[in-house]
Amino acid sequence: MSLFEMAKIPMEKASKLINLDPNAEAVISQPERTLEVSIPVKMDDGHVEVFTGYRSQNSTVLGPAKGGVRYHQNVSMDEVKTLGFWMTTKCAIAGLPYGGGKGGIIVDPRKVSKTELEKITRGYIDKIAPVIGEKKDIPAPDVNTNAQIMAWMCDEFSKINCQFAPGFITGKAICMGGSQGRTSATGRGVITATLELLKREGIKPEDATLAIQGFGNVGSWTAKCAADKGLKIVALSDISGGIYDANGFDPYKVEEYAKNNGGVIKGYPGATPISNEEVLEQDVTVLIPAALELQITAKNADKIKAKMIVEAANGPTDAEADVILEKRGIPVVPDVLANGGGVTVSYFEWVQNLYRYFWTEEEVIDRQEQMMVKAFGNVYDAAKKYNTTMRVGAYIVALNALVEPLKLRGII
Ligand SMILES: NC(=O)c1ccc[n+]([C@@H]2O[C@H](COP(=O)([O-])OP(=O)(O)OC[C@H]3O[C@@H](n4cnc5c(N)ncnc54)[C@H](O)[C@@H]3O)[C@@H](O)[C@H]2O)c1
Ligand SMILES: N[C@@H](CCC(=O)O)C(=O)O
Repeated sequence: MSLFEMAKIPMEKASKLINLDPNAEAVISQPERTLEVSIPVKMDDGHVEVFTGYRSQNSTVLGPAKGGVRYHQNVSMDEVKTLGFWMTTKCAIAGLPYGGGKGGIIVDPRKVSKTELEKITRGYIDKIAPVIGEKKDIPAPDVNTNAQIMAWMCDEFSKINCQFAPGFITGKAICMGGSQGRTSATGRGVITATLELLKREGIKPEDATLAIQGFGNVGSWTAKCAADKGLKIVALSDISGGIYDANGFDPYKVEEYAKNNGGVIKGYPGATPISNEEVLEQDVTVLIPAALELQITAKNADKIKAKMIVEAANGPTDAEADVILEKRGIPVVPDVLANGGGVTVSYFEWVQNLYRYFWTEEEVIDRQEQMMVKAFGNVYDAAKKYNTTMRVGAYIVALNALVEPLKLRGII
């Protein structure tokens, strides 16, 4: 089964529970537009390498397509289509005036120089320029992309259009028109969702322990926001492996260590080294996968000892594992809800760009929290009402938001 087919399973379950018009399901089941591009780049040694890039515009029913761009050696059209589908669902749940989309380039950024990375980035924007724009499709960061890459994209797109249009892309540095609180937004939202779940499960934050897989933008900010709220993090990991400390980590210190250690947390002083698998199997209150998709599968779902899971990454749990976790009564806050803080503050950035009027960090944090608490409540209540999981509850909320505009537009 492709990732895209697997991703649609909870939507199909939700669709049955609410007796969704089959025409709506048929429309939502396919991306509106997909694009594959070739990006020829003159490498530092003079030879030309042709990179493959994608953009999938899953839906523009609720507004322009919106979603990040991933740089990774395993990027594929299937993955980009799936991530775009999750963006449509995520934006609908968060109540944003956006559809969903996603992009990606097949490249391992660690294996190219900075000059080559800039050329690949500019080449990608040159190729997808006709289909993106602040009212068409708005890219943002994802795995292995950051504010520097957004700045190159912004600069290239501005040159192509002979005008500075910062609202065409989000996740920019503040000096490029970015928003206060965007870098930390996804992690902050993950912790808001975690606290909402702990509250409903009757667990005090000071009694909770956390294991977090991944220490990039999302994982490190999740850890820092957790520590700021008094939650104890006992296990962390990144691509180099895992670390454990029963007394809890100070993620600010771990981050400082990683900066001086080639960007990885391996070897953190005083911590017990553990494997990535062991991080997922820790006996903790909350497990937070914040790396890549398909980390919790039929192979390890039975070994999960966490009382609950909050998905910071997109698609970390596969369909078989989902069934196992449901049977075991382990609540899962799904990705399309838990990591919606990132795109929510991207939306704030876009609004600020369109108005050229900027908000304080407090305003951003306050508004993000209000929207996340509301979205969490909607999903939780839908799951309770239909006696289903929060993942299916999330799709019920999203489908309910999408069906009316589909009818009014005359699409169904
Ligand atoms: N950046 C955003 O705004 C944003 C928002 C919502 C969701 N997400 C999702 O969150 C996830 C992480 O994104 P990010 O922006 O933090 O990416 P990133 O590139 O900043 O970090 C990825 C992290 O995962 C680690 N990693 C990779 N493979 C691993 C493995 N097998 N085991 C443990 N760690 C591993 C890397 O070492 C790195 O620490 C992705 O699923 C992404 O789609 C990102
Ligand atoms: N890539 C992020 C952020 C998208 C955005 O800000 O548009 C996500 O998966 O949600």
